[in-house]
Amino acid sequence: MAKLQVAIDLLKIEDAIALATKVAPYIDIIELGTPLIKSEGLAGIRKMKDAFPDKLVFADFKTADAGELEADMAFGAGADYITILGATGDSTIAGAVKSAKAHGKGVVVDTIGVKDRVKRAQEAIALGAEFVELHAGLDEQAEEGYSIQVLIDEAARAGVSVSIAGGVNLSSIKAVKESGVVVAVAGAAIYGAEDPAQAAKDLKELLDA
Ligand SMILES: O=C([C@H](O)CO)[C@H](O)[C@H](O)COP(=O)(O)O
Repeated sequence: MAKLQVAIDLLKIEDAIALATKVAPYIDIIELGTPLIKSEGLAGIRKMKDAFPDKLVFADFKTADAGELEADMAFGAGADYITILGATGDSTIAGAVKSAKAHGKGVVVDTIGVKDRVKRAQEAIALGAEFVELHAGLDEQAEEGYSIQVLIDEAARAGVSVSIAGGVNLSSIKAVKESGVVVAVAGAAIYGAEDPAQAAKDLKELLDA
């Protein structure tokens, strides 16, 4: 069964923990988004893990270099997952995988900026990533003509463990699930909802249906 990940793109850890408290019953993975990590640093990761020791905590570092060092930092602060950019070199992914193995944690490769996402996903899994995030970031989503369907189609033919991030919501999550993802990532559809707990509950029900 696919997991549900909430991507928290807020800037204060207190707000992020308050949101996570509301949605925790319906969520498997709590993501500290890149802006939140830049705002709150490693201490923010530690606070989130301390608040939710039974949840998987996902640190969206989007690391482009020094893979082993940055993975050591994230895992040392309590993260269960770190993201490494797929657009970077294999050695950065391999370094982070080395750290993940030492800590018993996982590397997720993020395909932002990658031209051939399916090919890079297959390469990243061969390098030891736990899964690959087929991802259209907030800026790409804002571009004219963007549709999550491209990620859904890629997930269906990837043949390796992938998640989808980039506009997962109540309208798209059924197709996201049917594409075979291991994780569906929802950010604005939850933190931007009038009732985040209800939104997370509805998404979880559709994912589990
Ligand atoms: O990873 C993200 C982005 O790069 C900013 O950190 C988002 O959290 C991710 O795209 C999911 O968010 P939504 O598209 O709002 O669901």
